[in-house]
Order: sequence, then C-alpha cells, then structure tokens
Amino acid sequence: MSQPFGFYQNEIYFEGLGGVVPRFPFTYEGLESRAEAALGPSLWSYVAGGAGDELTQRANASAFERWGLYPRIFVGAARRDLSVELFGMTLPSPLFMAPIGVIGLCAQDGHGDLATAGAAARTGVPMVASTLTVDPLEEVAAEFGSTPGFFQLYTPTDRELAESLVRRAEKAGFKAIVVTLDTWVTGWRPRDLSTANFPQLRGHCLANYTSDPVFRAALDRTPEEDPRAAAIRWAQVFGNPLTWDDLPWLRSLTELPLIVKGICHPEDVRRAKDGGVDGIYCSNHGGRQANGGLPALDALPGVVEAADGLPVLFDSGVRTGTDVVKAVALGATAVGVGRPYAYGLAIGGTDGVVHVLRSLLAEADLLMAVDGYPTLADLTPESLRRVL
Ligand SMILES: Cc1cc2nc3c(=O)[nH]c(=O)nc-3n(C[C@H](O)[C@H](O)[C@H](O)COP(=O)(O)O)c2cc1C
Ligand SMILES: O=C(O)C(=O)c1ccccc1
Repeated sequence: MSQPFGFYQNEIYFEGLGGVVPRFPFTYEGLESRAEAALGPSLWSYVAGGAGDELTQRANASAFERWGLYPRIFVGAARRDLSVELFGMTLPSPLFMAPIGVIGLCAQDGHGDLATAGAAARTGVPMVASTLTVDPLEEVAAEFGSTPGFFQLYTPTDRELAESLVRRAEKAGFKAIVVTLDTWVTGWRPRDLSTANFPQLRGHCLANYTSDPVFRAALDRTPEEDPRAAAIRWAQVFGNPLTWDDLPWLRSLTELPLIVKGICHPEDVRRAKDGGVDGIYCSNHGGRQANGGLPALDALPGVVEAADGLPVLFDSGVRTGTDVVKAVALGATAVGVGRPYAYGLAIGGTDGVVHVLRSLLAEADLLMAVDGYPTLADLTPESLRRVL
C-alpha cells in the first residue's frame, strides 16, 4: 500500500485548502443537500427515494447506530492494512460501488457511468456496473484502468439475450457477474410515482439492449428507426421472475465468479451455496424494493454464518467509514456504498465520486488507527457491542 487512506486528512489540512474544502461536503447530510439542488426534483426523487414510507430505507442506516466498536489500547496501529482478497483478486480495501441504474444521468453531461468508472480507476475501488448503464458496458469497462470491474445482470426473460449480455461483459474484461434477484419488478415507490419518473427514465435504460445483437434481431425495425418499439420490447424483456430452478442455468452462463444479490435469509444462502455460486450479496436494495423489512445489517450475521466461508458482499445503509468498519466486523468480506457516491457524482463528477470514496476510506482507516485494529482480520463480532 503506497499511502494510508487516512492521509486524505493531511492533504486537506495541509495542502487542500482552497481545493477540496470549499468544493465538497464532509457529511452525508451535506452531500444530500448539495445533490438535491444539483439533481432537480425528478432525478432526486429517483435516487433518494425508496419503497413505501421508506421505513426500511431509514432503518438500514440507523441499524449501524445500534453497534459500538470497542477501542483497544496499546496496539500501536501505526500501520493499517485494509486490503482484502476477493475471488483471487487483492483489493486495496473492502469498499466497492454498488450498481446504480442510469447513474449516468446524475452527471452534468449525462455520462456519469463513465465518470464513475474513472473514479474506480483513480481510487482502486471497484464499480459494479448496472445492466442499466446510459453508455454501453464496453465503454464503461474501458474507463476502469487497472481497477477490476463487476457487471450486474438484470436477467432478461429472453435467455439468449441474457447470455449475450454476459458474453459481452466477459469480453469487455469484467471480473465477476452479480445477478440481482430482488428487482424483477420495481417496488411501490411513492416519490417516483408522484414525479412520474419511470416513463422518462425508461428511455435512458436501453443502451446495453439497443447495442446488443440479440436484442436488435428481435425487432422489426432498428432502435434508431423506431425507438418506441425498442422501449416496448425492453419493458417486455426486462424483468424475469427467476426461481431456484433457474440457478443451474445462471451458473452455466459463465465461468467468472457468480454472485447473487438481494439475499437476506440464511436458508436462501444455503440454497445459493448448494447451487454453486461464488459469493452472496446481502442487500435489501437500499430499501427501494420491499418496505417494512429487516434492516440489511441485521440480516448480515445470519447470512455470514450460513455462507460458511463463502465471500459475503454487503450493502444498504452505508453512509460513513465507521459503517464500513462495522459491516466488516459483522462478517462482510466487501462493503458496497450506493447513494453517497451518486451524490458525489451529481456534485462534482469524477472528482466528487473520488472525494466520497476517499472520505469513507479515510474515516475507516483513521477509526482503525484510533481504536487499535490494524487489519480487517482484527475486526470480529466480538469487537462490537450492541448499544441500544
Ligand atoms: C438510484 C438507484 C438505482 C439502483 N439501481 C440498481 C441497479 O440497477 N441494479 C442493482 O442491482 N441495484 C440497484 N440499486 C441498489 C444498489 O445497488 C444498492 O443495493 C443500494 O443503493 C444500497 O443502499 P444505499 O443506497 O442505501 O447505500 C439502485 C439503487 C439506487 C439508489
Ligand atoms: O431503481 C432501482 O433501484 C433499479 O434497480 C432500477 C430498476 C429498473 C429501472 C431503473 C432502475
């Protein structure tokens, strides 16, 4: 590791005055208010909103407040190592960027997927690119530099199309396939309903479909000639209500590491594991799908236990570096952040995303320094105590 993540603090104190300090906020609330202004009402309601009255979305974040980290003294954690092994890769930290559909729209120029991939290249923090990128997946992958990227698959009903998307992702150099299982239909989202968001967003969801030979072959006229017919076809093929019977087929699609996203129940972990997946992604989609459910963090220990050594990726409610540390202590191998980096993108493009990621990592690193946990392996459930 070249420089500890906490060094971001020094840069800001000693060099960044006039640079980062006036440009970007250092709290989640600060990010939210700046992003709301930058995005405007429609995009804001899409990104910030969740299902129902957003009880689960709020609970995801507040679940972290119920755990406190014990400080350990006389440890001298002058050097920290946050690196982690995942699917044979060594990542500089457990942090990654969760997939966010049409995140491209959050950037001023509408190419935010490329800007986010650029932030992955600059920080070493992997991006999970959504099936719903605004620019084709090949163009996104071209911006990753030496940072590995993962491809998130929304499995279409057309199996041949699913296969084609996976082949393209492999060819473009993605290092893992993340299949999202909790969103074959979108949840009841009052904010999106009140801004009638989806009809507008739909037109921006199509890039990976209209650039796909299998998708194009199923159309009578090209998407350029008849964009409406392409959008209709997209709506028809988008959501596949998969069942366990489809897992062998999903597994057969690729030799890349296969991760299933949206798992919270230990029994589902066992079944996924039996089906030969390489990783479990514990998430409730940031409270955007089902409302009234368990905060994802409360599901994590049961998932980790059932995973029994298989890597567990986690997201939903991560807002600070201390949240990252707590999720690792509860057994997550890698920790995803969602909305915060979208807000960074809205505020400052690639620089804004880099700022959000570096801030999360600096806070995590400095917490480990102060509390005496030099490596991730030192963080265990015994490092935490329930406080409420
Ligand atoms: C605007 C938005 C779009 C999303 N789109 C996708 C998507 O395309 N695919 C997917 O698997 N998850 C998607 N998610 C869910 C995220 O991957 C992640 O589970 C969630 O954002 C984590 O919660 P957090 O935002 O509270 O950190 C989306 C989330 C947001 C906020
Ligand atoms: O909004 C989401 O969370 C999401 O995953 C999605 C699904 C379909 C279209 C756009 C975004």
